[in-house]
Amino acid sequence: MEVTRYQSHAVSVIEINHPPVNALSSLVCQALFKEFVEASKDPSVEAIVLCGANGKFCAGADIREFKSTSLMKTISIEDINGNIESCKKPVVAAIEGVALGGGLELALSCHYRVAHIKAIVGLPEVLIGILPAAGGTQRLPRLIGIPAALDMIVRGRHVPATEAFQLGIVDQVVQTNAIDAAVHLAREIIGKPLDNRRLSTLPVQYNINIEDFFDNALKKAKIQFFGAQAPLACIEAVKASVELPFYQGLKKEQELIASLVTTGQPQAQQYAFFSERNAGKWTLPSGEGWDNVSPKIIKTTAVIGLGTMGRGIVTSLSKANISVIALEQDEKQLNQGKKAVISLLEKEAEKLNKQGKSSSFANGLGPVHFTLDFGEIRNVDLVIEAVYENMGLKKKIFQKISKILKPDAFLCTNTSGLDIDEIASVTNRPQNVIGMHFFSPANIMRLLEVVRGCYTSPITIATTMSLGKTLGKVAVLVGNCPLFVGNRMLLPYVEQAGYLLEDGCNPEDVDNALEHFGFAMGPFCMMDLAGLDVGWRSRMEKGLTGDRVPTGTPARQRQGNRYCPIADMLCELGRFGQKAGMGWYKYEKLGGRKASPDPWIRDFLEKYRNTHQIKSHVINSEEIIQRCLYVLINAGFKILEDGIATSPEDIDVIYNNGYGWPKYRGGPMYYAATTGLAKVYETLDRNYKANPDIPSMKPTFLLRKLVAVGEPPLKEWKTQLGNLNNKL
Ligand SMILES: C/C=C(\C)C(=O)SCCNC(=O)CCNC(=O)[C@H](O)C(C)(C)COP(=O)(O)OP(=O)(O)OC[C@H]1O[C@@H](n2cnc3c(N)ncnc32)[C@H](O)[C@@H]1OP(=O)(O)O
Repeated sequence: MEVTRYQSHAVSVIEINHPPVNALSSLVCQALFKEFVEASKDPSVEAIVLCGANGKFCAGADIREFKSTSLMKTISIEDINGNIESCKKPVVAAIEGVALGGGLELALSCHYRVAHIKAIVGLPEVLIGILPAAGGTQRLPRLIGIPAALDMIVRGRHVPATEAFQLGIVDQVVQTNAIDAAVHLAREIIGKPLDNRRLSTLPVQYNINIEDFFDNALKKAKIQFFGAQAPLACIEAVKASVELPFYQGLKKEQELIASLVTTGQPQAQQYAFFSERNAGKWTLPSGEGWDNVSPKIIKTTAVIGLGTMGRGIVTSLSKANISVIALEQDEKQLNQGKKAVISLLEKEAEKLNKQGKSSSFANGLGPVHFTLDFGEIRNVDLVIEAVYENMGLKKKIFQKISKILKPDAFLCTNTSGLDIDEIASVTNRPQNVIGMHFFSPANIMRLLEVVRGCYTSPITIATTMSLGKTLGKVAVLVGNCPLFVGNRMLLPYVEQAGYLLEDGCNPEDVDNALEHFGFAMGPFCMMDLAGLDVGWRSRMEKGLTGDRVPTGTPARQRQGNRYCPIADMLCELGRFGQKAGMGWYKYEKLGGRKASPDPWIRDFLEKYRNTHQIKSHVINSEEIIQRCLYVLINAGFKILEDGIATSPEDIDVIYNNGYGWPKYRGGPMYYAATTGLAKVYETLDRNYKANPDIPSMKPTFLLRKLVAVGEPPLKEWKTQLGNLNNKL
């Protein structure tokens, strides 16, 4: 039964029961409508309470039912809402757990709202590419005013119960059972007038210049959510709440949502939503997986190395209230690390404070302990090594700690691309060794690549995947290969960016094109931020630059393939990026963040092209995007072929959450599917034939096969590989 109804004296309690989150599917909507009508007609019923089963009110419309062209379900939610609001008997919403999207819209149509202290409310539709189109954009501004409503709707913010009370969204917050409290309130208000409780009948109150206010909001949103259409539609819809009578406002909601659907963005964002949820459902070829391997509970941890990554990881563990011992090799680095962690935790506490939440680390370090003594980590459940990328150093540490730690402790490395098996091989428990590749800043970035080596046991995978979730990360299981998934795909992308400079672009041309596409940052800005020396060191280790390059090697060639040495040349001049005040751009000061195009670079590139007799040509944005993205996508197909990622969806989750890919484009593999695989294949093939010295342009076997079999949907791509390979 999707909806059940029982009576407590004169109060009828209607409960939505549709696990896991009581989403409003068409069946739920039908049942809810029917039960509500019956209760409102039943003469023995004098008030009604609406609630959700299993401690959750309702997470909104059932997204699984959204079809690309139709959003009929949302209309029926507003039908229910209209019925509830106009009911002559008082209706109280009892909000436990979540009241999100259509769930909050349902609650807004009730005459009163009672929330449990741990409940959250919100209208997060914008995050899945749409707008609250079940009356939310019209009722919320009438309840809490325009600025607060717009902020919630445009950002899709989850609002905790205490803040919801301050804003006036809920009438009561209770520490005990919200349903009991709602029934109690319902009894008290029987027979009292309800006119001013029907939000659709209230005027939107404001004392601001509405035109200016919405113009500014639009301007800001166009910058902040560059390229995304839903935030703009949300603003238009809220504006309609001021300009139009309620029912016309509802019509506007429907028009706006219908026009959003034609952009393709909602489909991409909803694909991203479900891909994220599926990433947690890892399964090994053996059949062992998320649903049959129990993780070990991790209570105590240690982090080795307090550089940028280590500090972020310590902060992340501490935020999740997991005890952590932070270890460094000398007093100076320990103190610097400690200072940095304190500052990060203070910022986190401040953020939580603003959300009305308290933290265990508000007045200090919470569960963190700093030490130089390896002996102190003896009893921890799990260690994360976060020293710099050097195989020798990592092996030394793993050898040492595997002797110290208790036998069942897990050993994780935060390497961004080194061989997990080689690291595991020096320990006395390779089955407990795994990669936990965090992204910088580790306390903020949501992505975690969990890297399985050939020895890693299912229980180690289950434990680290579960720890990732506890830390609030989107954990994706990947296989072990140089650079894993995200960075491996990034390599040909960055390489292409270098070739584009040789062929006639300036850094800002490439960055602008890719930022216009929707990336948070173009490749040259990204390199300046990360530090050009990081890649330089790695290329030196690989013998691509520096003393180990054999004499007589042409400047623009390595092992017969094209090579762009410009980044190395900048490093030799100390142009390491932001920290040096100059890199691909110039900055206002050392460590400055404001990048401006540097005439020196233009001049340098011109001389470089002359020296190497390169004929430059005008390169437009489309060519930049295709050249950079198609090699990245091609690498994604190779990763699927090699069995390093389980699915194209996992690759997209990685790019959406760790590499600034615009979510409204779904991810690189989704983008390839929507662009048309034949187009991607043909462009790569043509470019590769013209540049046989760029192997990353050679279309992969899987891409070619998918085109040959008529471009099946993304979900079926892996089946084309059969059992070719699987490193997971
Ligand atoms: C017009 C449009 C209207 C009127 C709408 O209402 S659109 C929907 C608006 N609501 C949302 O966007 C909420 C989306 N859900 C979430 O933010 C979260 O899932 C949650 C906060 C509700 C719960 O988070 P968490 O506890 O971390 O759990 P999961 O995210 O893993 O979700 C558990 C499973 O529930 C499925 N789910 C969640 N919300 C919906 C939904 N609205 N419709 C359908 N299914 C939903 C989610 O996919 C997970 O499913 P499984 O992976 O377990 O199969």
